[in-house]
Amino acid sequence: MKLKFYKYQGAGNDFVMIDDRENSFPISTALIKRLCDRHFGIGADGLILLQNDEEHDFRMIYFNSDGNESTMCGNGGRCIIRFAKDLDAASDRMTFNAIDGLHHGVVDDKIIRLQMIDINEVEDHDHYLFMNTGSPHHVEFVDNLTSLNVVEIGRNIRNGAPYFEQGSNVNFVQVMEDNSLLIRTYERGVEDETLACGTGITAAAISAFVKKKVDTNNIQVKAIGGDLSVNFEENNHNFVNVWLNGPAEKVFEGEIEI
Ligand SMILES: N[C@H](CCC[C@H](N)C(=O)O)C(=O)O
Repeated sequence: MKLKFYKYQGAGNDFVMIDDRENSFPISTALIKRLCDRHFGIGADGLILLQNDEEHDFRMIYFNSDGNESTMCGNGGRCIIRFAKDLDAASDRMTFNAIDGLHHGVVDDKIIRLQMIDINEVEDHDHYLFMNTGSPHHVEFVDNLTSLNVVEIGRNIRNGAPYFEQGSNVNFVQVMEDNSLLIRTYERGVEDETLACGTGITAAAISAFVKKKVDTNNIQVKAIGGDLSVNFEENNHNFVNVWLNGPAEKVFEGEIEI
């Protein structure tokens, strides 16, 4: 059976995108893992289904490259906004359902803007913060980001206390003089460092604001794969109107035997 697929990337976080409005994609962990495999398949950090939705423009279903369905993907959310527009399945402004609820999306020329969920619980521990921005995120501030062994240290944190099997994504963040952030992320379900992680970038921006390391609510964040920005409104550590903004584009499309 031939499967039509599209390949998109948002700041280097890359995804196999499937137009599944017919609801015919044969979901299986083994198939999704193979399609995401960078040697035996198409290669991606995850796979995303665009499905019909009764009330909104579409529904997003996200799977990590380990083949398992997972929680919200911020860069994947920005890629599906671009994908929906390219498919003429939505206009420049759209709403869609995802595992963490309703999202607004905006195509603003080359910049794709995704509204994230509200964040009302930020755990501020001694040497890290933890919050859920649609996916769980552990955030640490460091001053040696480029030389850090993100995979080894990130993997240990992801698997250790208090996360264990369910795990968490692990973000290392450095604050720059110009109030911008540098970030590197070990991603749960990819079980490796990715070139950008949208929900992680959101968590990093909010963490920097909570720790008063920046004095703005419109924060530039530089990931290895590209530059994004996060803006939000805050009152009493409740963060609303949270937007993740950055590039997202199609790389290629094709067919693959499954
Ligand atoms: N790996 C994450 C989901 C994807 C997050 C990332 N790709 C993003 O852009 O937010 C998890 O299982 O929690």
